[in-house]
Order: sequence, then structure tokens, then C-alpha cells
Amino acid sequence: MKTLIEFNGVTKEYQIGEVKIQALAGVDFSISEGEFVVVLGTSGAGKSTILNILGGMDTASSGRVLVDGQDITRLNERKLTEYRGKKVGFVFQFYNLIPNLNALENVEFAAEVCDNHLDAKDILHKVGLTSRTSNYPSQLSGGEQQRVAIARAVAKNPSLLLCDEPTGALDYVTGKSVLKLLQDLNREMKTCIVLVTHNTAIAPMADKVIKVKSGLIESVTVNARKQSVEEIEW
Ligand SMILES: Nc1ncnc2c1ncn2[C@@H]1O[C@H](COP(=O)(O)OP(=O)(O)OP(=O)(O)O)[C@@H](O)[C@H]1O
Repeated sequence: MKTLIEFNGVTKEYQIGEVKIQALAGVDFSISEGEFVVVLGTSGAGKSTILNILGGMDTASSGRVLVDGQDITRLNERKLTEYRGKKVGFVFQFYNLIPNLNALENVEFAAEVCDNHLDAKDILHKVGLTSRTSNYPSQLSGGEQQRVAIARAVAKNPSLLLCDEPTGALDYVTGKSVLKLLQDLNREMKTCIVLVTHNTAIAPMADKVIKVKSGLIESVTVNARKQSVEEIEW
């Protein structure tokens, strides 16, 4: 499988007054097209920093980040905005839907800017929300709102879907159904997914597990047989 992402010697420092915080201390890993990757680590390990750099929302202090052969650390602001808008889909712990747009409009609004976007109605059907397309976020449960957020990210037809603690605000059963949706989308659409979590129980559902500790990669494990979400319990 072709390599989609390469982190080479990536560091990130934050300067807060006199204090320097080393969030990433030289990170190397690679991810192939279509892979489902889980990034694990305790609080403050550097997981979100990796995801934010990969999504073009933050910049590395040094090192190279190749996505599809392009070094995104060298893009100017305009190109970086284009990368963020067209190549990457984001799913966060909180859904960040636009309150005065209904589910369908939320998905359409995000997809419109992308030339090769998918049909918003089809995607809402895929995430199981055909009957809720005209509902506003306040009329949807947390799990349903997260499905809309996933549909919104996927409708852009991104090369890469980045998920930061996507089940963090959901109960066990709803969280599992959202993970199953992500696993199904990865299988069907072959979209590469990078999911950040502190929940180690999720690891068996990944093709690859990247463990982060104190700003460094502790280990990279490839699961010989990945498990379906139904087989996993915590
Ligand atoms: N904008 C920022 N300014 C200063 N320090 C930051 C900033 N963002 C992150 N950090 C620091 O960088 C380190 C890594 O943070 P990061 O958010 O990547 O960790 P994490 O593994 O995602 O943790 P969590 O699971 O708690 O979200 C932490 O020490 C954090 O305090």
C-alpha cells in the first residue's frame, strides 16, 4: 500500500513567557493510504499536537510532514488553508455544528467548497440519518450530532479523516456505534482515518497503533488481525 503520511523528525515547542514546552521532541512515523490508525497516549503526551500539525491547524517547529508527497510544513498560508479545506476532514469531541442550519445544510455547507465532494443526502443516508435531515442540531441527540459531524467531514471526500476523541462526549453504546460507523466508512470508502484517544481498548480495531509518550513515539504496532468494534469491550 502506498505511503500517504510521513512524519520525519517533527518537533513542536510552545513558548509561554519564559517557559518553553516541548510538546513533540522528534516524531517519526508513516501511514499508508486507507489505513485506520489509532494514536494512543496519556494526557499531555502530544496526541492532539500531532493531529493538529497533520491537519494544518498548527505548524511544526522543525521536521517534515509529507502528505501525499507534499511537505505541508512548507506551504504558505493560502495553500495551507486549501489543504485544510479540501484534503482533510475533521471530527472532534464536540460536534461544532452550525445551530441555525439543519443536518442536511450543515453537511452541504462544508462540502460545497470542495470540487469533488459527495452528495450530502447520500452521506447522511450512509450514517443512518435519512429521516433526520431537516432537524436542527438542538433537535438531535449527541450521537446523532456526531453522525452529522462525521457526514460533514466525509462529504468533502477527503484523503484523510482526523478524529480527536470522537466518542469523548458519548455514552458507551453510542460511542461504540460511532466507532463502528468510522470503521465501516474506512472499509467502504478506503478513507485513511487517524483517531486520537486515551482509550487503549480501542486499539484492536486499528490497522496500526501509534503510542505517544512525552512527545516521543513509544511504539508503532501493526495489528495482524484487526477486530471489529462489536468484538471490543471496555
Ligand atoms: N497552544 C499551546 N500552548 C502551550 N502549550 C501547549 C499548547 N498546546 C499543547 N500544549 C502542551 O503540549 C503538550 C502536549 O499537548 P497535547 O494537547 O498534544 O496532548 P494530548 O496527548 O493530546 O493530551 P490530552 O489527551 O489531554 O488532550 C502538553 O504539555 C500541553 O500542555
